[in-house]
Amino acid sequence: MSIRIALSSDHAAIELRQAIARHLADQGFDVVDIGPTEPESTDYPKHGEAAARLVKSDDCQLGIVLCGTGQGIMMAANKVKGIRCGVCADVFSARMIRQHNDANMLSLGARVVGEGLALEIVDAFMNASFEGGRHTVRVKMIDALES
Ligand SMILES: O=C(CO)[C@H](O)[C@H](O)COP(=O)(O)O
Repeated sequence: MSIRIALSSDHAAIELRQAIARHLADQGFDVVDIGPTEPESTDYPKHGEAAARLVKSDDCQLGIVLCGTGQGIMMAANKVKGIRCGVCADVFSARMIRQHNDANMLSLGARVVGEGLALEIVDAFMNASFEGGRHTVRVKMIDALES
């Protein structure tokens, strides 16, 4: 079964989000792009929450969210219990948030990274997997902070 991945953004990142959606679909991922598609100004918390709820509900296994910096939408996504979302502006961090932090969501800043780097970051995130071992207890400690 192919991995289902939730995508959302605010107005600042529509084009980059759509480029990422095409890139992932070309690789055979099942992309759930929940928009928005109109360029009008919109509030990133609701879009971060919507993608995070798809991941939390297991409708999607992973999520990618974007805003201007990637910071605000990441903060919103992380308020949903069970979500571990990191902002990445480099390939190494994108790999490590999967390998060490078992991140289930990635956040990108469309005003920070260009499309070429963003697609490399997405590939690093998608191709990495959690290493377990000593990292398991640490991720459980993060999750315990939610209860
Ligand atoms: O990066 C963001 C949140 O972290 C937003 O995309 C940004 O704040 C939107 O700004 P503006 O309303 O001026 O387009």
